Amino acid sequence: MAFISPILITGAAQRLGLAVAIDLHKQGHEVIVTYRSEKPGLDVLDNLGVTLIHADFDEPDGCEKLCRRIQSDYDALRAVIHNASAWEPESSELSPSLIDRMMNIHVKVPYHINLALAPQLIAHKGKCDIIHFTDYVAQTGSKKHIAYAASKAALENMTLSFAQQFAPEISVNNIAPALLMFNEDDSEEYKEKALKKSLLGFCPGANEAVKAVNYLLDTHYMTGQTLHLNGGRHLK
Ligand SMILES: NC(=O)C1=CN([C@@H]2O[C@H](COP(=O)(O)OP(=O)(O)OC[C@H]3O[C@@H](n4cnc5c(N)ncnc54)[C@H](OP(=O)(O)O)[C@@H]3O)[C@@H](O)[C@H]2O)C=CC1
Ligand SMILES: Nc1nc2c(c(=O)[nH]1)N=C([C@H](O)[C@@H](O)CO)CN2
Repeated sequence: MAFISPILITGAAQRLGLAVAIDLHKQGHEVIVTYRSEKPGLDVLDNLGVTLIHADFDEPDGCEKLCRRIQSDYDALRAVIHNASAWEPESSELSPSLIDRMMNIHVKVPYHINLALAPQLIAHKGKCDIIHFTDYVAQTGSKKHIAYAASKAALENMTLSFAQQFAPEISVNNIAPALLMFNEDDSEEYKEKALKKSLLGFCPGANEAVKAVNYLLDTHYMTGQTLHLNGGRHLK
């Protein structure tokens, strides 16, 4: 079944975003993916016919250029999924730019995209969604990822504000994962320690994020809410 308006996913050249983009395409959605650096997943998306737009949100005008491109090329959008993210710990140098980079990618970029593209979402004239990928640590903090956690908490708060601002036309919700996918450089010691943090004790993979996105795109009675994908970590 072909859908009318495309779905925009930021930072979807790999991992969770890539899995979501492929699934939505397979369902018949037109999908627009932003990417920063070249990844093998881009070839997969290109072969499927997914629209690929380069966007480096660390560039001063990266977000504005993306918004202008979408505004000029698309009359309507079915959904915007804010997936792009950088998971960076505080380092011994205590780089002052870390907090700026975290707030930029996790707060300023979603903020500006939501305000700029709300007219396209409303023009869809049907069920339309904004989905923010936040994180379990938005509620708990993280002693090793202070700036990251603070920026994800701000993103969760923006969900509440945008849900109020855009209702009833646009639904705005969070997906708050804890461990869904390991990174390639994760040691066995790290993996063992990370798995023990949740009640369910395993690393489920990207499909949990795919299912959560599909639920939010499908429900007609949820906004300003958070889907927690944490294996019971909050009860450990
Ligand atoms: N994976 C997990 O277990 C968990 C994930 N989450 C959240 O889920 C979402 C997806 O996670 P995951 O797939 O692991 O994400 P990744 O760490 O793979 O990041 C997704 C993409 O974001 C892009 N990105 C980062 N910074 C910028 C920037 N300044 N401009 C443009 N693009 C940028 C990266 O591009 P590049 O490759 O060029 O750097 C990357 O491809 C994220 O929001 C994450 O915080 C939360 C908790 C757990
Ligand atoms: N942008 C990213 N954010 C996060 C990642 C990641 O790989 N990229 N990974 C995690 C961890 O899985 C963490 O949840 C394990 O406790 C968190 N955020």
